[in-house]
Amino acid sequence: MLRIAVPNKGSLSGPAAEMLHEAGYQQRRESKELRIVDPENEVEFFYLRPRDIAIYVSSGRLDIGITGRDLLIDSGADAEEILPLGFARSTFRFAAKPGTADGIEDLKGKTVATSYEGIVAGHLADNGVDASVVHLDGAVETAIELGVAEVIADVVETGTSLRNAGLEVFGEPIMKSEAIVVRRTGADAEEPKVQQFLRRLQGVLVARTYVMMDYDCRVEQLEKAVALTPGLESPTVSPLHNEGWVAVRAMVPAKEAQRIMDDLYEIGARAILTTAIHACRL
Ligand SMILES: Nc1ncnc2c1ncn2[C@@H]1O[C@H](COP(=O)(O)OP(=O)(O)OP(=O)(O)O)[C@@H](O)[C@H]1O
Ligand SMILES: O=P(O)(O)OC[C@H]1O[C@H](OP(=O)(O)OP(=O)(O)O)[C@H](O)[C@@H]1O
Ligand SMILES: [Mg+2]
Repeated sequence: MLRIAVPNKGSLSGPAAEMLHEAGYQQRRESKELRIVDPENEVEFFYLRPRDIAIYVSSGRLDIGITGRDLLIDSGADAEEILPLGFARSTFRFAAKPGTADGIEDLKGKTVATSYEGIVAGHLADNGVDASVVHLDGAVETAIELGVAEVIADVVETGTSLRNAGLEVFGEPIMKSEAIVVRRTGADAEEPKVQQFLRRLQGVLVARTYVMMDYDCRVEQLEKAVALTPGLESPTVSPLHNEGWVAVRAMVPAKEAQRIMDDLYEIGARAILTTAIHACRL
């Protein structure tokens, strides 16, 4: 039975459970449940703090886990990213009152408050900057107002929390994060159960980002049309009963579907339809 760690709380937990549900796995009914078994899929899910997930996985007690890239790096655990999941995207940045600092070199001798001490200490060391790091559990934006630090390093998504605290980001982004699947570093990449789990999640990602497009076009226009809709491998082209016409079917990125439909119409394609993909194995 595959043993999988899933975030029990916070920004990652809702979208992770939703993705697993879309991939056909049973999920807990109640937020207090700590583990559930999905016998049909031969999987056991453990609901753990997102911060702890890479540590459990690196110990080898759990096969894989869903966590944030920033949390994996911060933990320093012996685990590696095997699949990015496209949700809980954020940037990790330095911020301070305007005029405090322009770049990392200005942090020398200053105090930085953060919940991600591992990332910050590593980044300062990589850049040869000698600054103190204070660990706080959360709400780090307030640390400056209350005099605990001159600078913070935190997750920024919309920037609302920083604006509300009168702070501004400075310097280069420290890292970009999103939800990821992790496994123990060097674990067997070909393990069939792990591969099947990853294929299911990849199927959800594809179903979320692509739509199926069907249209009819004249044979003379086929090459132009196919250039607009190359599909993932190659489009399906079938003859129509009306001579000189073909039907084409290809997957296209959902975000570009409307523009592609306009372009296809321009070159004479008709009966252009898009339909949602509910699940997929590439
Ligand atoms: N707006 C956001 N705030 C916090 N974390 C975010 C946000 N958007 C994405 N994330 C990501 O979620 C993960 C943090 O999850 P975690 O559950 O530890 O903190 P949280 O969502 O802030 O919850 P809490 O602070 O309530 O425990 C990180 O990978 C982080 O990059
Ligand atoms: O750029 P924004 O969209 O404002 O999002 C970023 C904020 O969200 C998180 O805080 P959270 O609400 O999780 O509280 P916490 O600081 O106590 O973790 C994070 O620590 C930032 O403060
Ligand atoms: Mg938080």
